[in-house]
Amino acid sequence: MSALLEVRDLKVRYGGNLALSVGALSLGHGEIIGVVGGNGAGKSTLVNAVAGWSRGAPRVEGSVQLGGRDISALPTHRRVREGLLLVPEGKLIFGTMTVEENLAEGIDDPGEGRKPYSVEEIYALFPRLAERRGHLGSQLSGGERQMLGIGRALRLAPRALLLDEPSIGLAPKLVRTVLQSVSDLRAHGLSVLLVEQNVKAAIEVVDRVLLLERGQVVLEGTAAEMRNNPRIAEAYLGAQRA
Ligand SMILES: Nc1ncnc2c1ncn2[C@@H]1O[C@H](COP(=O)(O)OP(=O)(O)OP(=O)(O)O)[C@@H](O)[C@H]1O
Repeated sequence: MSALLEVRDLKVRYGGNLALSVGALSLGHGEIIGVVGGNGAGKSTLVNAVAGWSRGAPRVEGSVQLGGRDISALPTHRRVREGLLLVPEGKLIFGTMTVEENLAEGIDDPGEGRKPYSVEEIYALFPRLAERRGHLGSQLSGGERQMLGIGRALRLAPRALLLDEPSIGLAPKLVRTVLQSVSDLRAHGLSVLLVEQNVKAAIEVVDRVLLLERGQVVLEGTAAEMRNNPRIAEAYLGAQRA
């Protein structure tokens, strides 16, 4: 089966410094890949470059294909129209609007059999948001904001979601709730690239894992392989068990 998202020879430089170099990355239809690694490993740089978005002005080389179409030259908003949605760290929600208002905006005519999630479907995925539908974005907890950020992306009929650290700052119980909801998206045929520092929690919900170190993929495998990999167990799972 052909991949939904294909990345080839991706290189990102900030100034003269090579921050990321990824030879090949394929995300299948309905697949969830966890991108893990320590601080500064290049995880955000990877998903930002795939989305065509950045905080600074990096130089980006390489190709990104979505559904067989080369989207490397498209600006972020055009990639969004194609169905590639980034939910960045820090989310993109409106603090002065209610949950319901934040979710109001959908996409007209996304085409190619794509269908935006309805607000009710998002409430079914995140019942917590339904309970908070009248609350302002600024009044939400970190976990609720994260759910709302994902919900807003789902309103735009994504084919692939790029999630940057959805569990950051959340209590352990909420981490599992949010990641379980991400896992549930697979049943809807959605593909997800999930950046996570919480390797132990991520490995429970993803199909495959990429370990980044200093901007390079140093280890790659199925979740089961990675769970049993001594390097992962020692550096990430053991440390988090302590
Ligand atoms: N806008 C920028 N300008 C210059 N260097 C940057 C910029 N953004 C990131 N970098 C550098 O690129 C490297 C990768 O950073 P990146 O934010 O992708 O890492 P990360 O794995 O997401 O880390 P964290 O888990 O701490 O968020 C780091 O060395 C970082 O300092």
